[in-house]
Amino acid sequence: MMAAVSVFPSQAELGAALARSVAEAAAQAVASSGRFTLGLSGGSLVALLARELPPALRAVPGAEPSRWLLALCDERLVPLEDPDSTEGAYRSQLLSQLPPPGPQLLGVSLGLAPAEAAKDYEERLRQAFPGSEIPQFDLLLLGVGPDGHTCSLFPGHALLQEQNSLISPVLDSPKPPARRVTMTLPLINSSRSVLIVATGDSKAPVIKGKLGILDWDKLE
Ligand SMILES: O=C1O[C@H](COP(=O)(O)O)[C@@H](O)[C@H](O)[C@H]1O
Repeated sequence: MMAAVSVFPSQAELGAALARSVAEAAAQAVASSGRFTLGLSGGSLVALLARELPPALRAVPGAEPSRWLLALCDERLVPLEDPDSTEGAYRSQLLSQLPPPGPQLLGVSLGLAPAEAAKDYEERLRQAFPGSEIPQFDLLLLGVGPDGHTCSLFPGHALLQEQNSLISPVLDSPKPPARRVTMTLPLINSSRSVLIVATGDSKAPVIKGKLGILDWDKLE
């Protein structure tokens, strides 16, 4: 697997480059397979995409959001109207800006206990990728918390060892809300590509530590 790191002088520049990469990946996937499958994280990524993606979609021919299948890399088990709901945030901030019919969004069923919600979400994800043993997303957009968590996989948590489930319940997220569901590493690692997005000073130490970067300023 190839990995590359890009550092941007500002959040605006990072956002524009990220949106352009997503739109180009979409155009390529739609041209080759007729659809684009994209996994979305929540948190600060929502506002970034809501600001930058609509103009990028207008600039890239063939990106066709109506051919997108969106899924959530993790979700907090709160009502859609709650400010912590990732699906609610994407619906109100991003999807509301896209012309109908817009992308299909596979969200987590609310009103179920976490274990049932995870099982149900995994089943619906598998159905959306018929014929694949493990769903293979074209692209996952992963955020990172200052503690190094991504999706709802927290450093040192037993879920990092999960080998069987593609989606797992979380009952003890150290970052509220505690009850969530999350993609696990087997699903994340099956994706065709992953973009890990981190902005802000609070995340610099964990990113530098994980990448083993000694001279941050020389990073291209
Ligand atoms: O709780 C979560 O946190 C991470 C990071 O969020 P950010 O606001 O620091 O960008 C996010 O990627 C994840 O989806 C979310 O549930």
